[in-house]
Formats: sequence, structure tokens, C-alpha cells
Amino acid sequence: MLYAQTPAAEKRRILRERLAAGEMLRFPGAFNPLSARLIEEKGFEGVYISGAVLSADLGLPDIGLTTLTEVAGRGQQIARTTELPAIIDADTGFGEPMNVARTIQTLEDAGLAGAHIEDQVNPKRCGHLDGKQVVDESTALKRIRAAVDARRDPNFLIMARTDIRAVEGLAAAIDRAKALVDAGADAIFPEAMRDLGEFEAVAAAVDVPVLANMTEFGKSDLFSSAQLRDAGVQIVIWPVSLLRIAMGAAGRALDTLNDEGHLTSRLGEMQHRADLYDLLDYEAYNHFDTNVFTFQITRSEQ
Ligand SMILES: C[C@](O)(C(=O)O)[C@H](CC(=O)O)C(=O)O
Ligand SMILES: [Mg+2]
Repeated sequence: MLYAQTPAAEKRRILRERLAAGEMLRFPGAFNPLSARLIEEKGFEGVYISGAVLSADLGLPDIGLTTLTEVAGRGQQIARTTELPAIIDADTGFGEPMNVARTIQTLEDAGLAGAHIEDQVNPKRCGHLDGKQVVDESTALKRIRAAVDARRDPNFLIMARTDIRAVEGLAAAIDRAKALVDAGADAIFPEAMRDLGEFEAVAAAVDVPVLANMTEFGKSDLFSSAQLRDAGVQIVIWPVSLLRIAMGAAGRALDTLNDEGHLTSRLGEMQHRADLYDLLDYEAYNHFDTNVFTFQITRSEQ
């Protein structure tokens, strides 16, 4: 009932433990708090909170228009509905190194288990689009050092994302990944890898977990969890997939409503009211009310 029981520090500790044990963890992107519950119910290991989804949710393109306040607010709403660790997309960290430091502390306070900071120049764009630019190594490292120094919980996972692959190639991505690890990154997110071999090369070059982004309609082929695990990847995100699926279904339903005037033919695709109530733990709220209404004061005789 209400929010998750697991304290943020515990979620972070568990995440660290599983990564240290060499497990591969799957993080589908939650497009709202309710979908985070579904991800948990279906047995995934974590929840991803995407900047692209957060922007799209507000009707905006993913070009760095959202603010730290909006991102942390949405992150908190999602993180508190699930017992799973939630990791969030912090884009370029919302400014200079000092801003990155504040970003990390704000995201810690919001109950997130970790965040990734990328090395794009501002204004950033989707890592799978052409024409993006990256900052020089010294600027990229300063962002990560600031993030690592600022966190108060040593288990908060600082993931360094590098977008350099699409600009300067794989060798540059490997060099940058190594430098980011030296600067203190707990994990590496090599963006826009072309194939499994590239993931394998990055994973072999660094001794921290590597994250694979399985976003659709991008530059990477879509690999299975098993393929990625075999390539040495430990964290996989499907950042926008559930939003794409939900929006696709919503569009088809609206077409049906236009064509047929009702949605009877779509009932089979809908989440049933009973399943929604299960996910919301509706029953527990009923009991809570019952206890309130049946509460009685027994007066002693004297
Ligand atoms: C992972 C990502 O940063 C996101 O915001 O979810 C995006 C995803 C996307 O736009 O498909 C990205 O830059 O890859
Ligand atoms: Mg993003």
C-alpha cells in the first residue's frame, strides 16, 4: 500500500551487491510510476527512468529542455512506487561540474539508486541521432569527478555515458571509457555501439559494469539479454520501449474509436480493471478503511 517499503540506501546496496556478484540486470524504462510497478511485478531487476521519455511525456523533444527539478521530481515519483532500484538519465548533469554535484545530491534525495552523466555538449540530443558533439576529455572527467565527490551514499551508482563512438569511433570510445573509470565512474554506458563485438571490446577494456542501451530505431541492433550477457554487459536498458508500445496501442485504439464508435473490439488488449487494482494493491486500502471505521474505544468500568 502507498509507497515502497525498501529504503533508498537498501536499494542501492542490493544493486551494488548484484553487480559485484557478476549478475546481468535488466532495467526496462518506466514511463510513469504505475508502469514501474508492472516492471517489478513481472520480475525484472530494476527500473530505468529515461530522459527521452520524460521529455516526450511533457510533449518536448529530448534536447535538454527539462530541468533538474522536473527530472528529480519525476524520478522520485517513480522510484518510490517500486521496491526495485531505479536508475535515472541525468543527461549532461544540468550544467557545469558544480551543477553536476548538486544534481547528484538532488537525485540521491529523490531516492534514486544511480544516475548516468554523459559527455555531450549542451544542448544534448538523443545519442542515436547524427550531428551530436562531445566535450573534450578534461571536461568529461570533471563532470564525473564532481558527481563522485558529491554523493553522500557511496553506493549511489555513478554511471559515465560516452557518446564519442558515433563521433570519433570505437578506439576513442574505449580510451574515453578507461579515463572515465579512472575518474571514478562506477559503470560505463557506451552509447550507440554498432554491434555485439563493440560491447565486448568495451567490457573487456574496463573493470566496471558496462550498460547496453537497447533503444529501438537507433544505431544499435537489438540484442537479447542472453547475447548481451555473453558479451560481458551487466546492465541493459530498454529506455523508451514501453512508451512506444503504449503510444502505439493508444493510437490504434483512437483509430478504432473513430472507425467503430466504440472500443469493444479492443477490450482484449486492455489491462483489465481487476489487474489494475491488483497492481495498485487496492485491497489493502479497503482493509485500512475498515480498520479505521471499526475502531472502538472500550471504556473501563471505573
Ligand atoms: C537512453 C536515452 O538517453 C534516454 O533518454 O532514454 C536515449 C534513448 C532514445 O532516445 O532512444 C538515447 O539517447 O539513447
Ligand atoms: Mg537520454
